[in-house]
Amino acid sequence: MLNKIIETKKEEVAQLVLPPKESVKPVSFFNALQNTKNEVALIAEVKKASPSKGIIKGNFDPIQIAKEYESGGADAISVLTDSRYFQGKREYIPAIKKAVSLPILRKDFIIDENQVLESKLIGADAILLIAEVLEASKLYEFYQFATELGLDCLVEIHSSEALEGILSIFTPKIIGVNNRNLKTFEVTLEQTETITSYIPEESLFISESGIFTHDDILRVKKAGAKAVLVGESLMRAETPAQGILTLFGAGAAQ
Ligand SMILES: O=C(O)c1ccccc1NCC(=O)[C@H](O)[C@H](O)COP(=O)(O)O
Repeated sequence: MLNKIIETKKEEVAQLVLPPKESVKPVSFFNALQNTKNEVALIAEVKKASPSKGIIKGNFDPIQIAKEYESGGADAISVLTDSRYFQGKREYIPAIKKAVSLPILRKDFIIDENQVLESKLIGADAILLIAEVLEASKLYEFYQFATELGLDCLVEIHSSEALEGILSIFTPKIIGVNNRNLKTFEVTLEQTETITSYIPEESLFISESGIFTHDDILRVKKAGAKAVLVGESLMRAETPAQGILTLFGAGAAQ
């Protein structure tokens, strides 16, 4: 599936037309996570559908969801912009950015420098760079370019080997371990527990995917995660704010 997603992405990138620059105020994604009042920082994802689950949220209003994430105590918002496999839109980013004051992570499959620039133009505060999709040297190139543009990068890894390749070149400020295997879709929090010992002390460590309960939060926190990235469980909750309450209990910072 990952190969299929990347093939589609190459076709899209070949036709990419850069949009005009949105006039929105940048907000530091890194600082928002560092300064959380939650047990661990929460990046709440706006996610309509996924290749592994199909449609997750039928009645989908991305702006309303983002506003409820903000009032429910999220520290940052992740917005899926891939249209073919996640039914996302790049237009969601400026629209959400204007409706909330939280930093926005653009979640997509970045394979080309123009997508980095596009992310800045549409008003994202951070982008995702996936080690399984990019050679370590290419990832570093995009990381540097994004940093020059004032974007934070969430460097996502799925194995200690990929992380070692990256660390031989540079130390990312933010590292995410995705608990979902992007090829088989198998999800296990053991991923976070296994890879934690390879994460440098100075990097902010995020556990991504498959987080459904307060026990899950406690489990990844115990493994060293300082933040979590959560999509499906929040999207399936009665309301997004209710979903945050379920994850954090009464301790959610509202
Ligand atoms: O979600 C998927 O099915 C998926 C499949 C292939 C590549 C990426 C995929 N998801 C992207 C993500 O990383 C998640 O949306 C994010 O971490 C939240 O995960 P979850 O809380 O499990 O919805």
